[in-house]
Amino acid sequence: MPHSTPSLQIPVIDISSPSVDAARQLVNAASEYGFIFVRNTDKAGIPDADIDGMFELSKSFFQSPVEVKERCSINSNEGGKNRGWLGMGVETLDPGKQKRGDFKEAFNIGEYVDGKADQPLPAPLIPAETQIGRFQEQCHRLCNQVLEVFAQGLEIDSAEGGSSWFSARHDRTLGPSGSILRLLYYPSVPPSASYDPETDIRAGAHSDYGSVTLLFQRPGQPGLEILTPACEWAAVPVNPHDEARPPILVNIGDVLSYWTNGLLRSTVHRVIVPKDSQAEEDRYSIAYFCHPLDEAELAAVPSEAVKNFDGGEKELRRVGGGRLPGVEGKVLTAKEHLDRRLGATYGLGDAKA
Ligand SMILES: O=C(O)CCC(=O)C(=O)O
Ligand SMILES: [Fe+2]
Repeated sequence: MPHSTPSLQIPVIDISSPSVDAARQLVNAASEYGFIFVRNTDKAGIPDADIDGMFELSKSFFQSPVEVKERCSINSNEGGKNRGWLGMGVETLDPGKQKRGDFKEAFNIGEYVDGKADQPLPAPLIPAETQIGRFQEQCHRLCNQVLEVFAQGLEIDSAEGGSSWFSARHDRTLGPSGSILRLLYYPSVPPSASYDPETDIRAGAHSDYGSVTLLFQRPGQPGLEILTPACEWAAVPVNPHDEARPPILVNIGDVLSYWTNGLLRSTVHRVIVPKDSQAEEDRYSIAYFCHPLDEAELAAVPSEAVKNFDGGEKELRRVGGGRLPGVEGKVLTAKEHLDRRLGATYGLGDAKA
């Protein structure tokens, strides 16, 4: 059983004026940790007021009566699979280890169609439909900026698309994708609660399924941990250098790992209940799981660095490999991959990103 270490030095990288240096730093950090902070700037970032606004909405939704939330339950499937509200314990991210589901609630919002939500929204979120759609777009734009810098760092052949190789496969004007904006709420765990710290967890160990994930956390609400290459759990800080404008956390998902033969690591992470008095605090977070277009193929990118990398076998086996089992030579599409992964972590249906 890996034990916890206090904290980790995840690099903070400025991608607002992309340079060879920034691109290399990004690739190096993604191959070492699978997690990176990007500086939140006007050119490559999201205004703090918009992030704060989303957290306020999230709070008003999760604090509303259960009947309000249930109307948009993920199990009603009214919004299509993988969308809507998940109550406490509905998702089990590490089914092999957990006796009970995750101690959290979540609300999954799929891609908008023609500027409108493509699923029923609960009453507290209806007046904010435009605001949520705008935030989704801001997240997607930032992910594409990050992906362009990755393409530069991997020196993807310019005849094959160069720095646009990834972003062209995330161009929302060309078709649908499985991208999900997810609001998360981890209720406080008072000392008297029937909570067993040995087996209960806020989010079980898992890796994300998409290409990259943006993760927004709140000051004073820690709990996220990553599994280091030395197989130790290490805490991820919320604001590593206590900056007035905190950087945005980006983590590599399974798709980017497939595409790079495991050079970029899709790192296992989890959310624990802090052992001290912070256990009695609620925790809110917001994730944007960025996925490629449904039809994008998950074959290795045309990059010498990827071709020459041979350490990824183990990593690829862990995330399930990039080919359909038993179908020799058939490359998975992003949708086939997502459909395969959805449901594996759920007792009740498809619900993660
Ligand atoms: O809440 C967090 O900090 C992380 C959530 C997460 O890893 C997930 O939902 O995939
Ligand atoms: Fe995650």
